[in-house]
Amino acid sequence: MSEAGDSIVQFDNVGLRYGTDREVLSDISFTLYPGSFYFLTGASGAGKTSMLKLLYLAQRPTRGAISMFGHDLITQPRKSLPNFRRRIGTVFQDFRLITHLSAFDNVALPLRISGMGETEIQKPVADMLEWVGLSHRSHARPATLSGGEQQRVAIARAVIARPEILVADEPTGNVDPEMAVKLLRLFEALNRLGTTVVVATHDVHLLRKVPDSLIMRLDKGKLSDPTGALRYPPKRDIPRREVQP
Ligand SMILES: Nc1ncnc2c1ncn2[C@@H]1O[C@H](COP(=O)(O)OP(=O)(O)OP(=O)(O)O)[C@@H](O)[C@H]1O
Repeated sequence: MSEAGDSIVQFDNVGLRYGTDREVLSDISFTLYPGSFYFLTGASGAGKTSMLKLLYLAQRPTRGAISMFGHDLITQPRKSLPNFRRRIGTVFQDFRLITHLSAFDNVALPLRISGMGETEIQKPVADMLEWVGLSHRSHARPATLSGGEQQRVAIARAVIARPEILVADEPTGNVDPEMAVKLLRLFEALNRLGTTVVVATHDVHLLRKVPDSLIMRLDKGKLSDPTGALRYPPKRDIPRREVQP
């Protein structure tokens, strides 16, 4: 996909409909550049979650083309999608923690899946739990955690393996403003290490907290680009991640 150039994700005239209903996303075209920080905003029902589902490959578009990591996704065989998904960290609105695993084991999961040994896992997971203020809840199962605590475990799990893309749906919806800023700082720290971050939120106050961020706005399934920044690669120096084969 030479037209994707330096992009990490490219949508060309993408449309999405569920079943036979009207399109919930129409004529969506944009390019995400590696190492940038994007907010996806829009009113409830505008299509933010649907757009994120396309980005984390839970949904295929009903029309248009998507390329990711330089590959055309439409022509990829279904069996190759897990390899793409492993490169994407996801924070879901409903957390989706594994109920029979402790907070520690939920956060450790991506590292275990990647084949890291048990001794190597201990410190990064403990550090991450400390960062999100949950060291004391390390052994707790999700059902015994508050909504905000579950959200922090979900975020820790999404970022622990330093994904190339982080996709987060209302990641600060269940925490107080102080913790919301702290979690944003975690995303920014990951972003500075080279991860492309996409955060969907309807909280306009959040946008101002990340000065370098680019804003995409959805309105009834149509994308607008209020700052114009999406049309051009960002100017700041973006750290390069190693590209996986
Ligand atoms: N699985 C589905 N089947 C049918 N329609 C759906 C499905 N998921 C979402 N929709 C519809 O698609 C539209 C966009 O929904 P979506 O959840 O993407 O919006 P959103 O901007 O994330 O909203 P919110 O901020 O409330 O989460 C809505 O009209 C919704 O009813």
